[in-house]
Amino acid sequence: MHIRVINPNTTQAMTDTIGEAARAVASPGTHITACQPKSGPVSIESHFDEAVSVMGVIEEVLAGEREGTDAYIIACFGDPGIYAARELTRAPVIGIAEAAFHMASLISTRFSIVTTLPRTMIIAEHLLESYGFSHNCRRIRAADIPVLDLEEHPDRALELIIEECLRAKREDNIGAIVLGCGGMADLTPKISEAVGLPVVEGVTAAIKLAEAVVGLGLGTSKFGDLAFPRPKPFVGRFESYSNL
Ligand SMILES: NC(=O)NC1=NC(=O)NC1=O
Repeated sequence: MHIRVINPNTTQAMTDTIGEAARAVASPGTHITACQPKSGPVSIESHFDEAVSVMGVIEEVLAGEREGTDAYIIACFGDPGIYAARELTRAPVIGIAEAAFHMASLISTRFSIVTTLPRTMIIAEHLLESYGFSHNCRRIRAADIPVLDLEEHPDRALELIIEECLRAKREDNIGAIVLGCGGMADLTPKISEAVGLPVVEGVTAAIKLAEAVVGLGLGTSKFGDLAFPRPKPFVGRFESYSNL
């Protein structure tokens, strides 16, 4: 099986972190390709960053289709472009937020999310609502760290994330923590040991869910709204999307 793990931002160090975490849990026989767009934001921390990153996600899915891919992971906690990506392939496309919510709901009745900057909390809130997990999440918290601090100041970032996770454990009456950033993919063991709660991380959850979906012979339904887009002309910079 070939899984294409897409880091929607353009920071190679984070793509490497994500790819390493994915390979650590992949089953024998699962080949992981970790990739990122050629253009776009170095980190995704706002609605604007996310909107721009979607074009890169689409490019990476189209590249995956040309190369042959059994499943795609969108490795940013906003799951940017997930429905557009699903329209472009018969393979499953799994976002790390959706994967983490499902996984956490299987092991706890209530979880809290610890993400990066406070301004990204609304993005997680919107996803909880759209995926139907609002009831399962007690609180969305932020460690108040820029995304790239996870690569550039990892020790301080880890310290702040653990502090916020400990506050969640004390105050939120939860059974699990969900890590709210693809860049946290390598931190699960350290956080779990420090906090003493099950820690669910979206990249690794998505890899195992992708293996399960493909293993069952399932993929993105092409009936209804996730059918391939109707062929039509695109003009200007998107002309290459004409009659896909
Ligand atoms: N909430 C987040 O930190 N989202 C993210 N921004 C990125 O660049 N990658 C993420 O996972």
